[in-house]
Amino acid sequence: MAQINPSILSADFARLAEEAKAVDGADWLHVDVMDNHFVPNLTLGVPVVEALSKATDTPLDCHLMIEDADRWAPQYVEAGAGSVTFHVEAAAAPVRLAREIRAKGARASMALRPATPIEPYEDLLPELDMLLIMTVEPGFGGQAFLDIMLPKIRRTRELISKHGLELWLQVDGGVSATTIERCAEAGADVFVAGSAVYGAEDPAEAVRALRARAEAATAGAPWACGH
Ligand SMILES: O=C(CO)[C@H](O)[C@H](O)COP(=O)(O)O
Ligand SMILES: [Fe+2]
Repeated sequence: MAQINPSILSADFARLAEEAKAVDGADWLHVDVMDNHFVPNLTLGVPVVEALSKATDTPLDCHLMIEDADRWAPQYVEAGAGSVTFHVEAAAAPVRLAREIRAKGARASMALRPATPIEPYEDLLPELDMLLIMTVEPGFGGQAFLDIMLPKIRRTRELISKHGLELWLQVDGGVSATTIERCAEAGADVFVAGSAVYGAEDPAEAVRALRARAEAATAGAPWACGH
């Protein structure tokens, strides 16, 4: 089943608890953590994640766009995140970090910037619960979807199938009603959407519509009936 994770980067930061409730029915709430070093933007950190996890029943999918991921990622598990994604470009010891995240009780996920290939990380895939392929350069919401990432999504899905893994494949950046089908056909099964959800008049309805499109695009695909 396709999962839709609204990104609160496009929500009103002064009303985060209400904005979380506005997407009731979403699978996860995607929380973009930016440190103004790994990306040229600054958003929120551990205390806000902790407050948000108490304010909503929707599990938090924390996307850490921060340097020194090895040091900080475990703190997001302690703050209540159900899934923690670190960037491989920012982790000194990704295997150790993934194991630590899992040991602390969250799903471990690793992200790749658009210019980072998947192939060097094939052997790491069993250590992960999710792989995130960025479909924009990380740092900002509302950017145009990078079509050139579709072959990487396809190749990653092939690797997941080849190894018989349960790994979820997430895409993030520019996912909308006009791009979600291409992502789904290429093999993604978890979709982050910021502006396409929070920019809609009815965010909960936008989540349902995106999910229906993704499911229609992958009906019958062997990997699409998992979760
Ligand atoms: O990680 C991100 C940016 O770095 C965001 O999750 C992403 O951009 C979501 O926003 P939109 O759907 O509007 O592109
Ligand atoms: Fe994100």
